[in-house]
Amino acid sequence: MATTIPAVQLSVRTRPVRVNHLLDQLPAPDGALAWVREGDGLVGWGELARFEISGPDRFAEAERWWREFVADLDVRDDVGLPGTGPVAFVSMSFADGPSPSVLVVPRVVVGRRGGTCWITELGGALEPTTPLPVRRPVDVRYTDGELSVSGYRAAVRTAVRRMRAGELAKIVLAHDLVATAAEPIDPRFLLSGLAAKYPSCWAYAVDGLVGATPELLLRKTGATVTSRLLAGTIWPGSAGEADHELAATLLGSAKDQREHAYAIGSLADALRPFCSTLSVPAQPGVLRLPNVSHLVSDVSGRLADDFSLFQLAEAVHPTAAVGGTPTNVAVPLISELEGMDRGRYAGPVGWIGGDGDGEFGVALRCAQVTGPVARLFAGCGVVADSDPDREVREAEAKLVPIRQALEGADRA
Ligand SMILES: C=C(O[C@@H]1C=C(C(=O)O)C=C[C@H]1O)C(=O)O
Repeated sequence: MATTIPAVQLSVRTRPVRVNHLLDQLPAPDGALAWVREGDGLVGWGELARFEISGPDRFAEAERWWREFVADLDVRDDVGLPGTGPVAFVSMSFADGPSPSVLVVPRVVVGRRGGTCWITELGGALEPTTPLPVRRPVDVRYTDGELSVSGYRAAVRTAVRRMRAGELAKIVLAHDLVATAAEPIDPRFLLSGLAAKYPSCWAYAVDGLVGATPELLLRKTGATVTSRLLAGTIWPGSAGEADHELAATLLGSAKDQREHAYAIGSLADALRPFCSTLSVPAQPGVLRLPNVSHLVSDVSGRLADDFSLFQLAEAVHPTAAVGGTPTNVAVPLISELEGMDRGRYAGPVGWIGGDGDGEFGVALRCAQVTGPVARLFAGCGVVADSDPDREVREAEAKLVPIRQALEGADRA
């Protein structure tokens, strides 16, 4: 466990400001923090405090650290909206293993919600600095990650065999791909590209994990909890359909409906004990993105008590959208068959406020950026009748957004 908390009582001041584009506020590539969708959300920079934790108790430990941190702040909030006041950006590891989860409390947060914009300064105002220009990655080259495409195909094949033998019903397997540029990669370039092309996704950056996810694990606003779950995927050209036929083909696919049913079942079962009411759609809809379309269910509930976002996240993570069914069989099998560390890919990512409300997405369609190297991830739900070649192509389709963001495709 690593933690830094300043000893004196910290001031936190939120006041209204005028800003145009949130992502344009980030002054430097290093330490860029973001959670932005359709122009709304939060960006942050200047690290004030950080907490790193790993292992099975990471959610409870993170919760305890954050509660202690906010207990002793001197807060003046002149705006009073979700995301004003103190905020930590959060990125949790997928697995219970040694990979760290991280909470970062920035010195400055700029937010927007509807027509209202604000700035929160923590620990006093930062000295203004000249913003560094956003740099496009130069000369990006790809190499295999820890699990190559052929290794991935073999892992899917093994999983299918084990499902046919009755060991489990669904597993989500992923692989990685390494992109290396000639110079350090600027996360702001990836964020602006992703946000422009995928406005309905949550574009995020926390401690070098950068992506745009279409999937919301949990949003807690007071006693209301909501979630957007995705499972079941089709992509243009996948089965020779015309574009307008994709949605109907996906809705009519028994395999995708089964994948979705496992995932929604796992989410609803995990949330129900915390809720006085829980509304789950009887049938999924279709979420259309430029690269893929997904079966989607928007779930909402009313919390029965004052449960925290970390407590809820611990209960629902990993849903069978990124883990499998049953979870206790699928999760160990993921690490056995992938043979790689997912790090924070497919873990909860987002923000939490001083009152414990906040939003966690599922960290998908992302890259872990370290200097000039980015490790990209994509995965697919596998069931007993999955075709390994098709899952390889599906993962390829899911890598398109982050690859294009790195390459600056479609950009001047
Ligand atoms: C695992 C990923 O995506 C998940 C798997 C999906 C599927 O198998 O159909 C769909 C959306 C996500 O829940 C990924 O993008 O890496």
